[in-house]
Amino acid sequence: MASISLDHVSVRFPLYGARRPRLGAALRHVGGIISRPAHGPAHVDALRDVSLSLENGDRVGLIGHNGSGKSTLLRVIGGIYPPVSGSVRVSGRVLALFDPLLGMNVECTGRENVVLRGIFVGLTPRQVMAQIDEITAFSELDAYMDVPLKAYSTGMQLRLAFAIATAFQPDILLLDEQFAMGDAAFMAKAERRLATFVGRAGIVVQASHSERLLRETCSRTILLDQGDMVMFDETDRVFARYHAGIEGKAAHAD
Ligand SMILES: Nc1ncnc2c1ncn2[C@@H]1O[C@H](COP(=O)(O)OP(=O)(O)OP(=O)(O)O)[C@@H](O)[C@H]1O
Repeated sequence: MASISLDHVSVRFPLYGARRPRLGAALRHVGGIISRPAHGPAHVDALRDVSLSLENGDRVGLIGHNGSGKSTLLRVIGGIYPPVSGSVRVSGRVLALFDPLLGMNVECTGRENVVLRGIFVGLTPRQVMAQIDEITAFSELDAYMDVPLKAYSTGMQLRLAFAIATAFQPDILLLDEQFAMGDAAFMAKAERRLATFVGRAGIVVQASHSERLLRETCSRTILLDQGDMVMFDETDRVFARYHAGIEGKAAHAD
């Protein structure tokens, strides 16, 4: 059974070398709130005191202005960013489809990268070896599997990364809309595989600026604003609030 539980989670990034802002007031809803303590570096609060609980069957969208914390929330759930306070509990095999080339080495061949990246996404060497033919076939890179990755085009690298990352059906699927997957033909094939995953995964959390996509796939949506979870409710209601403008930030999580 898949489950995700965040209890009063905050994420803060130091901003070394940041200068005094000149447009602070004008940019009110873009980006997290920047603090400049008298001692120590400036920092941005990317997530502030977020609590939520997701269970099997949940299909949850994330919306908010640029820099509101959507990618940060996905990365906290995916175990990439540790919170500065609060706790994160995730149960189930997670597939995080962002930073596709993370963990791959351009000096190594495609085949070697299957092993490297496979272990990076949590597979055992035995699982990787059992899947290598399927990964090769899905990526359609047979002739290039023994060539170093630095000789691949970006799209070829993305094909391999996607084929490895999606070699196993996840319990929890985390999607960031910036994930690119190669040329049009491969994109169509990748989207079909993703659609199967979305249908079968226990929990799906998807960040997007596309209202159409979130209305189609997510029954509930989280509205983030400057690191605050402003609202977590049915997708229709959240978009109504988003379009009406974000006034007052009393979060009412489920
Ligand atoms: N590695 C980092 N170092 C410093 N600040 C960061 C880092 N990553 C994100 N931030 C800051 O955290 C805040 C939230 O960023 P995040 O990427 O989560 O926003 P987002 O909602 O996904 O934005 P977008 O819609 O533009 O993709 C922003 O103010 C951003 O500047």
